[in-house]
Amino acid sequence: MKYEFNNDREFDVIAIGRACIDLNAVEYNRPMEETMTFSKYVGGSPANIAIGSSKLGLKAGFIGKLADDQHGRFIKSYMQGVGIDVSNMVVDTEGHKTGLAFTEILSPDECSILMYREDVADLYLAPNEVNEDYIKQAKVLLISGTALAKSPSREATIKAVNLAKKNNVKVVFELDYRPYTWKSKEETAVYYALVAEQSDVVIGTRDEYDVMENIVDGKNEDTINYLFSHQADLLVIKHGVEGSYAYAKSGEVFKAQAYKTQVLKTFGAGDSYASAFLYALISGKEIETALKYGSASASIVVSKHSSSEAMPNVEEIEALIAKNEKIEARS
Ligand SMILES: Nc1ncnc2c1ncn2[C@@H]1O[C@H](COP(=O)(O)OP(=O)(O)O)[C@@H](O)[C@H]1O
Ligand SMILES: O=C(O)C[C@@H](O)[C@H](O)C(=O)COP(=O)(O)O
Repeated sequence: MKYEFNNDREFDVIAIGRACIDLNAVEYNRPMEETMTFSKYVGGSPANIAIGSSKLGLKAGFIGKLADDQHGRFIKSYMQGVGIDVSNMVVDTEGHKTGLAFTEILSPDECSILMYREDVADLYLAPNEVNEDYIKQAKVLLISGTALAKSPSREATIKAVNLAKKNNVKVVFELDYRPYTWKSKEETAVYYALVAEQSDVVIGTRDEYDVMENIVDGKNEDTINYLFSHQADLLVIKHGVEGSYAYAKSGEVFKAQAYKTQVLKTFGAGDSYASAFLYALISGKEIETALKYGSASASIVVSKHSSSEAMPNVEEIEALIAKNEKIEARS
């Protein structure tokens, strides 16, 4: 089964939200207190997804607000360098700073992120900085849940969703739940539900859907019944190393396994998964195949040091899928 897009659009995907800096521990397997060296990369979930999509050959654009400083200029030039259209990335004029994410790699499955997100420029994106003429050129508008955490970015994001719907642009909502950017789980649930109910495709982990539904131990069955009674016709629910599911409104269910790898760190999995899943879907591949692309991309990125720089190309993803299919056929 394939997913249909409006094909007469210049951009495959336009993402909205934060473009920040990741500072990833260079010395692994130790607590951050003992880590002296960090490597700098562009980060921020929607920026990572735009970078991953662009590296796979999609035409990507970005709507966001950058600090008027060295970090802001680094982010813009990196994103432009990987082929992303940065014409709608505006520069903050009020002294707000770039968000920073320091990562701790304690062991391959114990990683944490220490985020500096006080008064960050990305959350000051204002509704008047979101342009209909830009959004209407896209097949997909990619929303990141974190952009809903505070005003005015919250209203800018909701405006973007409304413009996408008006212009027949598919709204893909990546839940991207980062607790520290929100005041309470109740507040998160209100805005997540508001946008999820208007989205065509929702992507998230089982835990993130629980946040949206304000419940614990939610069931996929209940989530799909709820969202399919609104706008959505495709839902992706990820279960970490256990794999992921795609549910189509027509009733079809697809499952993908996670591909085993030498894991270096756990973060970066979700963003690489989303970019490769979207790439495959927009390229006209079957939903089942798109799940494999997502899993393969995530497996490659968790074995590498960064989230953005490590995003694979199509050949790497296809080689990994082919290698695993050969192994499966033999066993
Ligand atoms: N340790 C791992 N090894 C290989 N693939 C992984 C691993 N962890 C996650 N993945 C892949 O990345 C996908 C997304 O991971 P998940 O942890 O569910 O999302 P997120 O990073 O958004 O929390 C999974 O569905 C799986 O395919
Ligand atoms: O999203 C952020 O602000 C931090 C990311 O740049 C970081 O690389 C990360 O946490 C990615 O994790 P993922 O959500 O598992 O892809």
